[in-house]
Amino acid sequence: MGARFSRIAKRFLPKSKVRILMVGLDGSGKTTILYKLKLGEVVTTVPTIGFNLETVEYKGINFTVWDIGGQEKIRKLWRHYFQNAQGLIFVVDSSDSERLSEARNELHRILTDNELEGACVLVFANKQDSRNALPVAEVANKLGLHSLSKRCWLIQGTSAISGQGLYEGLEWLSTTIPNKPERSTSVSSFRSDSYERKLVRGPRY
Ligand SMILES: Nc1nc2c(ncn2[C@@H]2O[C@H](COP(=O)(O)OP(=O)(O)OP(=O)(O)O)[C@@H](O)[C@H]2O)c(=O)[nH]1
Ligand SMILES: [Mg+2]
Repeated sequence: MGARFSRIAKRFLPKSKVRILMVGLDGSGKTTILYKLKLGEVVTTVPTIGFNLETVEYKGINFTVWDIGGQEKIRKLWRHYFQNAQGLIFVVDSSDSERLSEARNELHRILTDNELEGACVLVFANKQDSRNALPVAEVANKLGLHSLSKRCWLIQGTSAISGQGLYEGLEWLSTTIPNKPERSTSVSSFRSDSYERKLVRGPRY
């Protein structure tokens, strides 16, 4: 009876909404990820000039995901989308080791913006299906994630082609963001050991 009631209630109660911003260098796979989550399919993409916006429902939460184009000349526009972002997905191409330092600079640059002060950061180490993809722990090191001591963050190995890891990322956001007490509170406590272990172990293929 109780379980049935809660199932029915879930259908009719308003869903909570979470605003997620997805950025990263051009070609890292943001748009492919967005539509894999939305449609369950791999779509053919063209470089995004501007943004794509989709709502993805997961475990009763509506994730409003803003996928912003990553080409260098339009990166300065990212900051216009920062306001009220509760979570940030930063996508990197794990198979492009030459651009990881550029990705690192962009990530650390945007994290200095006041508007993102309390936002949790989910890094998708994407293209893990590629033969030359770096292991997740190495991507984490090259991005300097361990220096983000006051930030709630997780790195997750993903493949937008197979879908591997994408829902694990949403799972983390779904449990982390609603628990966030205030934007300004230190969030280091959200980096629990289990997430660190996940980081070191990398993707499960
Ligand atoms: N092998 C592999 N290829 C991927 C993966 N994700 C994306 N791609 C490919 O990478 C290319 C770029 O993907 P997009 O999704 O357009 O990249 P983007 O980050 O949206 O790029 P911009 O819009 O320019 O910022 C496409 O050819 C995708 O098919 C992945 O997980 N594995
Ligand atoms: Mg795109």
